[in-house]
Amino acid sequence: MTEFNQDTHILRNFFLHIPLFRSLGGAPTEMEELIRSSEMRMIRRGEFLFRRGDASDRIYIVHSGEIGIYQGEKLIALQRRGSICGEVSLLSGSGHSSSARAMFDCSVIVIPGESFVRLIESVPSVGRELIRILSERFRGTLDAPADLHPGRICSVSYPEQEERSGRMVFSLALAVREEGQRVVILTLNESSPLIFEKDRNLIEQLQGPESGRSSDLPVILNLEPLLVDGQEEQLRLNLHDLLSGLRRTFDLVLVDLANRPSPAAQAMLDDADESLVFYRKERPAASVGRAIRETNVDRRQKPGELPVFQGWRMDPVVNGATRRLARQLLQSSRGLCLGGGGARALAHAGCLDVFEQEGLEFDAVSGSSMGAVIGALYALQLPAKEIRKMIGRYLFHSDAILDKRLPFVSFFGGHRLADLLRSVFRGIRIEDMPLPFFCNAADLKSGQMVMFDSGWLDFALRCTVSLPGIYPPVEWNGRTLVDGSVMNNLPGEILRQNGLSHVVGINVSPVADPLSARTGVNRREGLKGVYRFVNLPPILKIVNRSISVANRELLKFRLNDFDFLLNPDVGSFDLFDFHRQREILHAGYEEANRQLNGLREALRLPAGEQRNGNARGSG
Ligand SMILES: Nc1ncnc2c1ncn2[C@@H]1O[C@@H]2COP(=O)(O)O[C@H]2[C@H]1O
Repeated sequence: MTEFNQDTHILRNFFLHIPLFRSLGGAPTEMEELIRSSEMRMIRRGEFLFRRGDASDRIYIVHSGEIGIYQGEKLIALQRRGSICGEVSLLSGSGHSSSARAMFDCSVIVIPGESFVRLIESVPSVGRELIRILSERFRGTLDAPADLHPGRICSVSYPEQEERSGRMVFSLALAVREEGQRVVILTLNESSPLIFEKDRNLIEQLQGPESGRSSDLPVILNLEPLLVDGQEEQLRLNLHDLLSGLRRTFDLVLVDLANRPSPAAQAMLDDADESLVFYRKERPAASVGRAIRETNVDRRQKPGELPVFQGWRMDPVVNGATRRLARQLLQSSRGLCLGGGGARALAHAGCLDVFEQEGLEFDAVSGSSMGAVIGALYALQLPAKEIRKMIGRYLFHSDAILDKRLPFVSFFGGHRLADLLRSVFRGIRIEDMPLPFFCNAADLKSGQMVMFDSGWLDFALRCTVSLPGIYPPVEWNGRTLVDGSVMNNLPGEILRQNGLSHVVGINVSPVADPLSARTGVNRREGLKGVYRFVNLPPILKIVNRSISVANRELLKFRLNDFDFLLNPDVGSFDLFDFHRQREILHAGYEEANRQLNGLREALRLPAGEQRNGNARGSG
């Protein structure tokens, strides 16, 4: 957690605009005291604000970003701008009832418990508002499940280009409709092309030549003419009711905010579950909500060059990034976790092929060992065919990655593998990848798992593939890192922790192996057997077998991390069967085809939905 200087002006402005402290506008002394005792803090994505059971002497108010409230690994609530957090522990004198963790980079305001309690005692309206908030939360836990999932409200702004904000909102709305959800656009943006008479044909343009049936259009409510000077306060009061009503009818309410501050815009921000701020050049300062950088990735790539993306690419036409963002807003995002297994991990590529044919997209990827290498290619949004080509050409070429050496530390030197990973993934940082990506390693010194979610991709992959005994460990920052599969070969929980609603895993470790594996040389194979003995001596088979058996048993404890698990039939292949690419790929292909209906059901997709000519390329 890093601190930055508090800014009195920002704090005062913020407090005046959140329901809990709004009434302090009429109590200047208490407001000053509150500002004096408050402190603003930044929390990095994934960092814990506090953990369940911790004692507390303070409360937190979310200033920007999103804090996830967790019971164990289950995400039970999201706290957004203006939400109070940690009050149960303070007021009841017990430990925190849940853990709180940053879903994105966040800023929170920390208020010492003593000051907060003093404030409640001296300003009754703050106490009343607190009771209302707590009652609403309590009510939320009592309501029928259907009522627990009302539509969500999302505000969008693009301070650098107001006109573009209208286009963003429109393409997001189209993506939401593609997901089969109901959406309405409210616009306060006078520059929005959606509300210009002269741009009547814009909608057809935006949708592209093939679509454009007017019945497919999202509902657009233009509130801009109501922003008459002097009547904004009245509008603010009415907007709250309007939004509550729309929430019940639509799955998503998208609000295009004008950039000029107005009470109406503020009312929208107060009610929004999520606020997106797009930018191209400068990350908005004192950001209200989640900043998303728009980049242009149309740049032609040279042959063999991997695309490097640095943010969302948003077009009026719905593309992959828009769909992913829409799924995040709808809380229906999907994560894919690819397990390790040496050559067996090729089966992942077969599954990816089927997913692509079926138009099934994932929004984030995690992986271990070779599963992470294939996952990285997917997270870079390479088409399945390209992934297969790269695997065939370099990544799974045993000569290229199995450089023998005197086996003191490990059987293979790992230099060729490191060079290869560097040449393929050079210059790519994990945080710049188009899909969020995670891969793990195990630190032999501390016995803890290390999860890479930022930094150089080739380095993270080099760590995650360093199977003990096969490749040397990587010494880094006082740690000794080996293949993450030693601790968790299918790291799906990290996807849930990062807010992905559905998690699908592909396990390529044999789940059952009735045949006992041979670990020595088969004399009947004669000369061929001797050749294999020299090339793949029993030590490798023993390591291979031990890892497979350990992974099989560890997986039994991990099943709850997944909504759906695919298990390609790869029991008859070993870690080094790189020469059997075709058969292994086929096993993945078969399994994905076999499980399609179940997978669709787990992801709550209509059966065969995207087969009807709506196959999507990666985007
Ligand atoms: N269902 C919920 N909805 C919103 N916030 C919650 C919910 N449950 C717990 N919290 C918050 O999570 C915090 C966990 O620590 P506390 O128990 O101190 O206070 C809790 C509340 O601030």
